[in-house]
Amino acid sequence: RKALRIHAYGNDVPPLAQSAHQLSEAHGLRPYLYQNMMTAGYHELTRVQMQAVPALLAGRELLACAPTGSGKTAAFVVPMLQRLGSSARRRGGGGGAPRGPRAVLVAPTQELARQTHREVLKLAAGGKVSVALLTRKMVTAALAEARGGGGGGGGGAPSLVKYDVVVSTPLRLVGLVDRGLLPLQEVRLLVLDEADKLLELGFLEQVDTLLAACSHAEVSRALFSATMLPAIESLADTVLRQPVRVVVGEKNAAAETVEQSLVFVGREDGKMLALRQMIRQGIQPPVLIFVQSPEISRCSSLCSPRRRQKKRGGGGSSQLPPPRPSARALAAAQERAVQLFHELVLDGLRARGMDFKGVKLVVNFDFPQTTVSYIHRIGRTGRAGMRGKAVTFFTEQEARPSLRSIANVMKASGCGVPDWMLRLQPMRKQKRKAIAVKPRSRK
Ligand SMILES: Nc1ncnc2c1ncn2[C@@H]1O[C@H](COP(=O)(O)OP(=O)(O)OP(=O)(O)O)[C@@H](O)[C@H]1O
Repeated sequence: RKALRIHAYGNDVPPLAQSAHQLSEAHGLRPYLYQNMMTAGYHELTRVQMQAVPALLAGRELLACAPTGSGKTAAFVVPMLQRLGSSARRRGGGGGAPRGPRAVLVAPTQELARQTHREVLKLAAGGKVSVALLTRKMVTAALAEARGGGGGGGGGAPSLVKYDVVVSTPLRLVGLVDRGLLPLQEVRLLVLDEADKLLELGFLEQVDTLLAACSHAEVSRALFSATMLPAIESLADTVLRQPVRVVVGEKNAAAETVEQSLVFVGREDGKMLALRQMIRQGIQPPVLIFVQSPEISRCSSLCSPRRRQKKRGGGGSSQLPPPRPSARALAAAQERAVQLFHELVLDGLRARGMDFKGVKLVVNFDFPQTTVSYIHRIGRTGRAGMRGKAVTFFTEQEARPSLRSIANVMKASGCGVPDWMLRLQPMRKQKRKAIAVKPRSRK
């Protein structure tokens, strides 16, 4: 553990398993699961998996904090599938009618729930575990079914209670639980992914309902995130029974595989110039760009920098200076770069946990307002051991509240930052005003 910088706390922490093979030897991994791990390329386990999987297999409660892109999803999916085993028993094999799911995976956004569902399906292939992603359509169908008087053996909507695993956002689950349509008393594993977000005010009440509804004496709860602030950690402590706590590397740190840099852009309009400059110098798609809010107009103004460039030239391409061959070549290259540019303009919450494949560069077009949001945003690159880059633009005004703390995150992960940034006086945080969609100079 020391060599791998895996910090584990708690009583009788189970020993590490470093590979799928070792896991199989020590825990008799089900053949289909072992096979699926091999197919997925999970021969070696990631550091969080090494400790979290044995802990969850032992039925322990767990609080795990590990960097973005470090395989936390499989860290709970693998032990969950192993623990569930064959569901043949439940489907008329002598266990009686199903009485609701035996595992529930909760994520803060529907996008993330969908991604987690895909990971479960991938690792569950060939097994007999049934998995449902709770969609709006399913909820509507369950409500209609309930109105039509369909009674499941366990009292819930029959179409839902048959699943072994349910993946969902909290609100959808609670909607069904509150109406008695999805009983959770059979749940043996409840996972809160992005737990610090789920324990924040906006979600807390719903999560509380779910914790209470998973009332089986043998239920174990597992909380995963790349960030865990002390207040949230204390809250987690009040929920979990003698948990194993796992921290991989430094707590609340950026992934070491991301090369981070800050770019001062002067004023708001400097951002587009800086972005264009980056494209001109050559970028490797796909690229993710983060803005402060998901306003469509702000996104679309970012999506066609070339068009805006023409407009600034006076309206039409004829008014642009005549291109010299090198300029034309540059323009063509720039056009190609723009076409190749896979823009996904996101706000922080929707990006949390998303595993966009092969993102080489993250641009924080608008400065993140907290270090937590910074860590999650830049964590969309440098995943699964790959390397990535993150460039953060800042103006004097918007960076002031969190520049020092973000500079500290950068320093902690070995990136160079000027000393003056680390010496900035801490400021009382103020809610930043909405950023104007159009720079003032172009009204
Ligand atoms: N043992 C493994 N070996 C190789 N790749 C793995 C392994 N486990 C997971 N991965 C891959 O690592 C990538 C990141 O995994 P995952 O999305 O679970 O990260 P995460 O830790 O949940 O990140 P975040 O904190 O951003 O949510 C995925 O593409 C996944 O397929």
